[in-house]
Amino acid sequence: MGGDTAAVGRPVYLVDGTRTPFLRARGKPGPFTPVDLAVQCGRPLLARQSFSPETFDMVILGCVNVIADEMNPARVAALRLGMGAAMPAFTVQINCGSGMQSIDTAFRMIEVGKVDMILAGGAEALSHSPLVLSQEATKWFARFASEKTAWGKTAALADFRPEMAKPVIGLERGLTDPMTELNMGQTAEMIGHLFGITRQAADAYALESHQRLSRAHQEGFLDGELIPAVSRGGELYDHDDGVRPDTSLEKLASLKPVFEKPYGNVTAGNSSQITDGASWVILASEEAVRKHKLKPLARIIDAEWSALDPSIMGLGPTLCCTALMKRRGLAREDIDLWELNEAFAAQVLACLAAWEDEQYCRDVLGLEGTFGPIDRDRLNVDGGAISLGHPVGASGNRIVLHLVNAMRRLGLKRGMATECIGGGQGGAMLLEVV
Ligand SMILES: CC(=O)SCCNC(=O)CCNC(=O)[C@H](O)C(C)(C)COP(=O)(O)OP(=O)(O)OC[C@H]1O[C@@H](n2cnc3c(N)ncnc32)[C@H](O)[C@@H]1OP(=O)(O)O
Repeated sequence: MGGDTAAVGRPVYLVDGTRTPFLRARGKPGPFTPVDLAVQCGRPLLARQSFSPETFDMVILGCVNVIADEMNPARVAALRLGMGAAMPAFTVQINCGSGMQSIDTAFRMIEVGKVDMILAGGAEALSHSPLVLSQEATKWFARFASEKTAWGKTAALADFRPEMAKPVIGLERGLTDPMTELNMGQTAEMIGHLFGITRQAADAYALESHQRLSRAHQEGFLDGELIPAVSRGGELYDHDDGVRPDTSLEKLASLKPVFEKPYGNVTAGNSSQITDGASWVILASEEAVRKHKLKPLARIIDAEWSALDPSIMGLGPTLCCTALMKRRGLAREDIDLWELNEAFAAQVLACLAAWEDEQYCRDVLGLEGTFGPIDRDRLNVDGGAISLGHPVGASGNRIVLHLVNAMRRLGLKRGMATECIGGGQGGAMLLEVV
């Protein structure tokens, strides 16, 4: 194996991790808020450690849609997890990169010697995305409240128009790029067209995602990683409910395009699902590993973030992975396993096609020759966000955790987790099994 994977500062280890079941958002608030998910995910993880929850130096949580009752969800989760009043905790938000950003931030803090042990996670309840009053309605309510006389209030009431009461749907706005006004699905259509990704190819990819996740469930590949969650009402949630073991190419082909009607290729079947879920990992320095007699699963080698035109945000992984690998002198063959977050089938396939496109590799990635093909047997081997769902603030954390577990199961050494990020960015993290 080539390349330089030495630690820049202190080595940082991923010691353990869990995730909740990923639950489809069904058009109404689901059973868990982001903090509920973080707590359900964190409790069994902390309980199976040999050290007390107060031992951590810090908690970092990625969360995109923070709800008003849980401001700074990292801190609320830390307190509800019994980590002590003295536990510093902060929340990070970089859209779909949030759950990986929490790991990278923790990694850097341990690497430079500031702290020894951090709980880093991601939690998202897209089903709880807020309905927000329009700017117009907000101004009207402020005016109504400030009017002091009956006459003033009546005059304000006369100016109220029913259409002002129409809420801004947080989920819809959240999945729309604010600069280009393109929905995430439209950006996937865009890069799918750029690289000639057909509807058939996208559907075949989606089918495989469901088949792989179904197999992972059946074979117990997620044991220890996937932890049941219990709602406040006492209901048990113990499986990912987005997976469709009975789907087929025929069923997928029958679905209508959602984002570019009537001729687009992106459908409900080949898009990531809108989902609630959480994931945590424990990161520790060598000193903490020794002190608490921990058994590390992997070492984080490096991470990289890149940015690009928001309308082609789905190509983000090609930029950050290539930059990271150039810095470390690594070739494609040096990476044993890949997790590339499945925002959309067309988007994953466009990244793979871009890496095989001579002009793209030369002009955009600055490579001599192409990056080359990534073997499908080495990519998203247990499915991904298309079959599992994509709780945006948690997915980046989940793919790092699952990459490590999958590498250990398959006896592989070095893996890359990467994701595209709404707003036009990409994140990548390289890890080595120890
Ligand atoms: C940076 C980034 O990561 S960008 C990505 C961020 N995330 C996103 O943008 C989310 C993208 N996804 C979406 O917006 C939504 O999932 C949509 C709009 C594509 C689809 O939403 P919905 O219509 O609510 O999807 P839903 O899952 O209910 O599917 C609709 C219907 O399609 C059919 N269907 C969906 N998937 C399948 C499948 N694999 N096989 C067969 N039928 C299917 C079903 O009939 C389903 O209805 P059912 O639940 O009654 O069976």
